[in-house]
Amino acid sequence: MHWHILGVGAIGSVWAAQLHLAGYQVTLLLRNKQKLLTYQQQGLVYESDKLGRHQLNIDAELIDAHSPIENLLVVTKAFASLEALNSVAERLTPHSQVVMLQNGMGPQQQAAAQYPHLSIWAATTTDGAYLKKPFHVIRAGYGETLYGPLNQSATGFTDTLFPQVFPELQINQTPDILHKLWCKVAINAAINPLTALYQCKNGELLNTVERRNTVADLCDEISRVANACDQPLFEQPLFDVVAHVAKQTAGNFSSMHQDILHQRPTEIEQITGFICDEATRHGIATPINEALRHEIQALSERSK
Ligand SMILES: NC(=O)C1=CN([C@@H]2O[C@H](COP(=O)(O)OP(=O)(O)OC[C@H]3O[C@@H](n4cnc5c(N)ncnc54)[C@H](OP(=O)(O)O)[C@@H]3O)[C@@H](O)[C@H]2O)C=CC1
Ligand SMILES: CC(C)(CO)C(=O)C(=O)O
Repeated sequence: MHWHILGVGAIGSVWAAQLHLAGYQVTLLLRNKQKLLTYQQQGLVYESDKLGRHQLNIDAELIDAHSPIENLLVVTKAFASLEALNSVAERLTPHSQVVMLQNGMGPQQQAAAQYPHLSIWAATTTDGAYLKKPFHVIRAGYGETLYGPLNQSATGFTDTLFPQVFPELQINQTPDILHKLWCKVAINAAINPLTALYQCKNGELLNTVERRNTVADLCDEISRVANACDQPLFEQPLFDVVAHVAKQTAGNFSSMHQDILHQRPTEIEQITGFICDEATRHGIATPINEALRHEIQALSERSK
């Protein structure tokens, strides 16, 4: 099985390394000659406390190479994923499998609708990784990745996408990936914008009564939207799940907090923006989400 990786950042590098180590043929898709040159000079360094340090020479090419793509993993930030997919669309064949792996919601569904003749899958992960520098990735967290079909073409695919065994990736197929994406976006909508705004670690999100009340009200809004969309979230209240995740990741700075800090674009539109747009569609008021959407947008603008 040959996988092309589009988005060779933190998570994309982990997947490239793990697929390569599991014996798959892997090709990295890089978007300009400078990046390709940098990669060719150093290769991919993958560090993990479980498997040690690997110096890997995985094939790489520019996105506008001409060979057909059999299996594509799109693992950019959510705001870039549809454009990234479009940039290689001509290389996909009617038999290609495309997996969209990112946080947030929207682009995955747009991809499934835009390419009904292709098998479009979505994936969500609780793994953690960061880049020490370009093409040098540190695996920081060991979670689970769930993937499942998003459109009819993928539903008809009966084999598993990942037949090999991975020592360090826990990958499972789910029949209802949409619901898993909803659950993840709900948690991210409750934690990410507030930690970015308070400039705090996840573990500090609930450490005052005022913050706890805000998170509780925010969770109420998100849950009401999910229910209106026929996606009731968890068996326990969203607030309890969020409190659990915040405790489990207490020492982390959320990805949105880090994006603001490092003056990078955030996924606010695909997380909180998605919740707000669904709320509008169902006539539900979400004043806290709306306020957070605008505050994070303003923070992003200010940090440019
Ligand atoms: N990192 C983590 O621990 C976790 C991340 N996630 C989610 O996974 C997704 C990916 O995150 P992460 O790996 O951290 O992100 P990164 O920013 O580290 O990587 C994204 C990569 O995508 C590349 N890219 C962007 N646009 C294009 C394009 N048009 N064509 C080709 N490549 C492109 C970027 O390349 P360039 O360098 O050229 O800009 C960059 O290397 C996000 O949705 C994130 O929220 C989920 C759980 C944990
Ligand atoms: C679960 C959480 C909040 C962990 O930091 C996350 O997914 C993120 O930071 O984007």
